[in-house]
Amino acid sequence: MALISVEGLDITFPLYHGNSRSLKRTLAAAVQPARNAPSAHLQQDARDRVVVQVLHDISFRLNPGDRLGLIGSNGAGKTTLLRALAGIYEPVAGRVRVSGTVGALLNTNLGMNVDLSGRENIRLRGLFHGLTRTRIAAVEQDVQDFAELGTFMDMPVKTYSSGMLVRLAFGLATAITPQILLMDEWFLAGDAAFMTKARHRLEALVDRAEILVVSTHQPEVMQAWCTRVLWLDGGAIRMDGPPDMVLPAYLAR
Ligand SMILES: Nc1ncnc2c1ncn2[C@@H]1O[C@H](COP(=O)(O)OP(=O)(O)OP(=O)(O)O)[C@@H](O)[C@H]1O
Repeated sequence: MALISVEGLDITFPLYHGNSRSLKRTLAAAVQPARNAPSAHLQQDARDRVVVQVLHDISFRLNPGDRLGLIGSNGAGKTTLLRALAGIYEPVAGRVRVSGTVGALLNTNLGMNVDLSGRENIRLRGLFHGLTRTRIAAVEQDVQDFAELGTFMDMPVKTYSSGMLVRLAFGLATAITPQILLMDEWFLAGDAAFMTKARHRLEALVDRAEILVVSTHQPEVMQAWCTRVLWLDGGAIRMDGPPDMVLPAYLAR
């Protein structure tokens, strides 16, 4: 059974070694958020490094059927939280427990080897997921039909245009249904023709996944897809509840 449990999660990034006050002041000014764009906080850690605190004391639990939307201003910590759930970032404090197969639609290159062809990347991903030969062949055909790459399917990915890369990455990421789907809003943007085609595929995937965590600035996506919304503000939880409660408060801020 899929499960996500986050308890007291803190994430910080070291910025530099040393203790120069003026450098610290300069950095503080540089990372100070503009008005209405709350962001990370500078601190000094036990090893005297200046660190930027991006997430602080985040706790929540998700069970099968839960569809969580992350909302918040630029720099609030949404992408960082998704990356922590995907295991890309380790907690500095607290605990992240994720059980179930995870599909992360976070950026196009994630897990893609640019020296291999599109077809080889698909096969590798299939093997990584433990799929049978027959299943891998079906995924290959599915992605090929969706991405419409023609002969580029057998060319190294590094020769692709950015649009081709998006189509391959999106097709591949949505071909294998995970129990837990993590999605950054980047995947909800794209040219109109691509999005019409992509949206159906994405919605079918969202329906099949047991748990969804999606970050977006689009309230209508939250309304349509989510059962719960976590409003992040300056790296902390400002509000956690059903979309009907959190979205109006967020939009009226
Ligand atoms: N590796 C890093 N080193 C230092 N600071 C970082 C690092 N990654 C993120 N940050 C900072 O952490 C804060 C949160 O970033 P994050 O990308 O999680 O925000 P977000 O809510 O996804 O923003 P957006 O809506 O603009 O995508 C920002 O202030 C960002 O500059």
